[in-house]
Amino acid sequence: MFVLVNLKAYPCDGPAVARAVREVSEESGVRMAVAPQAAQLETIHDTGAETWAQHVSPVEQGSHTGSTLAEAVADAGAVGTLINHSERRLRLADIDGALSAADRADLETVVCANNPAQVGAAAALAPDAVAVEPPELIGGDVSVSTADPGVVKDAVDAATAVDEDVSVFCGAGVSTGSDVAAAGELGAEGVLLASGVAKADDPEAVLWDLVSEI
Ligand SMILES: O=C(CO)COP(=O)(O)O
Repeated sequence: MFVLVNLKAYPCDGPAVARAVREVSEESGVRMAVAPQAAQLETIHDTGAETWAQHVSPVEQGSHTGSTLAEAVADAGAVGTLINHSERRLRLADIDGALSAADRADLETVVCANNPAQVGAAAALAPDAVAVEPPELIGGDVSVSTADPGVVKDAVDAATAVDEDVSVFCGAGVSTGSDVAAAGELGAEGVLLASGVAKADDPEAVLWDLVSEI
């Protein structure tokens, strides 16, 4: 199971969360990573935590002001990137372009999708993983693996039907160890979460709970 903590644009102490992620990951043996704001990638990488980008632009080096260049993200220490997050949607051609950019920079890729049909379409572009995140459950208190287990199962089926090598993650409302365990039972190989950690009074305690049933 892979636990990927997306800090979005929350006003949290990113380096403190990253240090806790590194410690919990090292001590539990569970793979965990942090996806901070692009401007914080190097700072987060310096904590020793596995570091991911929240987005890369579908561009090559050149005249692209305001872009998030995959090579720059990798130079800052990221080893992977989200693409097409629900809060950073891309057109199909741009998802494909962002995947090419990530490949060029040797970044692992997770393409996000709203539902199983989009998961199937995303899997056809051959990312390393797809993540199903129903937008209506994002930021809520009830985990996708509890509120809508069928969507996770259907996402696994949809991805497998297209490409068995594409892993399936799920996210939205995940905040406890039993949410993570339920996701695993449904066939997910990773979870994406944000508010459960970024808005917690004690992020480290939440991180320990997240890995408690793996
Ligand atoms: O969008 C998400 C992770 O990328 C999920 O967010 P929440 O964990 O806040 O529901």
